[in-house]
Amino acid sequence: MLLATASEMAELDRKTIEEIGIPGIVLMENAARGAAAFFEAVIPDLARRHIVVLAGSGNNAGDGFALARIFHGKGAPVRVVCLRPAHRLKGDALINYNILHRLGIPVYHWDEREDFALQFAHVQKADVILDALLGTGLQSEVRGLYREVIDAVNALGKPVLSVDVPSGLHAGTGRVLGTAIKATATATFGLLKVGHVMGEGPARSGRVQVVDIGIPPAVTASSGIQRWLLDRGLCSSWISPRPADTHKGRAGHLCVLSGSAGKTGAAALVCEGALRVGAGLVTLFVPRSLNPVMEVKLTEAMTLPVEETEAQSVSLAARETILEFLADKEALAAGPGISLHEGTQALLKELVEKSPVPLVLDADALTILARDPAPLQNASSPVIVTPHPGEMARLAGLSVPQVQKNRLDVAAEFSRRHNVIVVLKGHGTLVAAPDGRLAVNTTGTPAMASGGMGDVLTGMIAGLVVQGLEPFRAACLGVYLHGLAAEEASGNATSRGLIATDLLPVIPRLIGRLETEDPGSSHLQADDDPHQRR
Ligand SMILES: NC(=O)C1=CN([C@@H]2O[C@H](COP(=O)(O)OP(=O)(O)OC[C@H]3O[C@@H](n4cnc5c(N)ncnc54)[C@H](O)[C@@H]3O)[C@@H](O)[C@H]2O)[C@H](O)CC1
Ligand SMILES: [K+]
Repeated sequence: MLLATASEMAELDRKTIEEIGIPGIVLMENAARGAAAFFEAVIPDLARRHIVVLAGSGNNAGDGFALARIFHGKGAPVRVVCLRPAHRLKGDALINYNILHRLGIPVYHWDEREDFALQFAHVQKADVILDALLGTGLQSEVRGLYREVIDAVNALGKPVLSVDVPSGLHAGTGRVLGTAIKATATATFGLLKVGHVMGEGPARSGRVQVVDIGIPPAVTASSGIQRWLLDRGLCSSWISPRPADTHKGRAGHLCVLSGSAGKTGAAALVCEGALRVGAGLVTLFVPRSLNPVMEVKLTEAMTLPVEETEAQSVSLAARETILEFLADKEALAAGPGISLHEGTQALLKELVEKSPVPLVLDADALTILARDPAPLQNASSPVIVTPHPGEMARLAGLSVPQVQKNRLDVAAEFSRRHNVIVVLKGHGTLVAAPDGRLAVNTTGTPAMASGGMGDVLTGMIAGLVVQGLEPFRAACLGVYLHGLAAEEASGNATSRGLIATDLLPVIPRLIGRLETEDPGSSHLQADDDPHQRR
């Protein structure tokens, strides 16, 4: 499902109105009718409740006025409280406002000189509040009366239904500008907005439904928006069942550079993650003295013992062997548990520059590249990096809060600048490609906060790359399946005690289901918390 910013959505509205000729008032009516149907599904006896519509002065208020008319028509006691004087209304919002008067629907204009408590009494009397204060037109911090009203509404604890976006939530980022409505549910128009799925958006928006307001699909298709919510429909469209006559030689051969003394588990998890998504063959480069350990630990993956440092990590002296071996393989996953030994650092940097096959880099590899990112620029093959926020901060020269506040921009900017695909892990993992493509993941659980989870992900992504999946899609699908496997393995209930190896046996079943699914069938299951939707 596509994700839009406020300005992209405004541009789609403009094209539909000006170039296609569908009047704005028609879009507004479609928006209000779609929202009304969704709100009635959220609160079944809504048309029998006392409803207050809180309105501002823009088209978001216009949607709210139309909703007031619709619920009045269904017999609901409706009143409208408008925080701006009537002379500030214009266009389609004014048309809908004037209709309210002709139908005798009470409209109160909030007079700032009057007592707050007196005016708020109208809101307090309601069973349900419809929030049509601010939509995609939000421009600055919410202050003054708007702020007071929003805070007072949140304190009431009554059901709040938001029109398009919870007022105060920035549609392009999911940031709260000063304050924002905490909605029970939100009906949004045309496309889902970035703000519904990023930052504080999921917590503020409640259940989200995308309402079709009549923007022609061709207009959306020509928008050039390259940002997606990684949902089931999208992921299943990227993967299909293998032909019956497939053999392991056609399913790709992954090489893995992982592990050192004390970190052999990381190497095993990378290898097994790759095998579980269907990599045909996996070979692990292993420090010579650790080979006996890895031979016991790994059954299906092969090992290639190579030169080691005195710290039992792979050394620079192994470079010829490794580069030669890589020549006819499909990808290299490198980093987890390789150590920060000088010799290993030198090897890693050389492999990043010279690898003849795509690379998936994680953990120690990212620490090494944060100290010296030049090899990324000089890489001769596509690179995927999979940092957690701490690693992203080091790579980008920022603090962790700076990364977390700005996840989308930081990932996109690093991707573009260093020409690498970035998988920024954390709640709502992001995948950014240098050409501007960006995806936000929907799967995962807090139970994933345990050692080794990232190693499995590295293996899964690399294992998809060797099977020929384009690197951005491989990263997206790996992230999606990884989160789904964790949900499945933790039974969706427990929030602790899940370990990385628990994910492995459930992966094949999940892929099997995804492969055989009709992508069209689940595209529009869009009426829930975006982070709960698959
Ligand atoms: N025909 C269409 O274009 C459709 C639009 N729809 C709805 O319209 C809103 C977007 O409307 P817009 O008029 O651009 O903006 P808003 O109503 O969200 O608000 C603008 C209004 O608010 C003032 N303002 C901005 N920031 C603040 C602030 N921090 N504090 C107070 N006031 C602020 C600003 O000056 C304007 O006066 C969209 O969300 C949809 O709900 C429908 O989709 C139908 C098609
Ligand atoms: K709103």
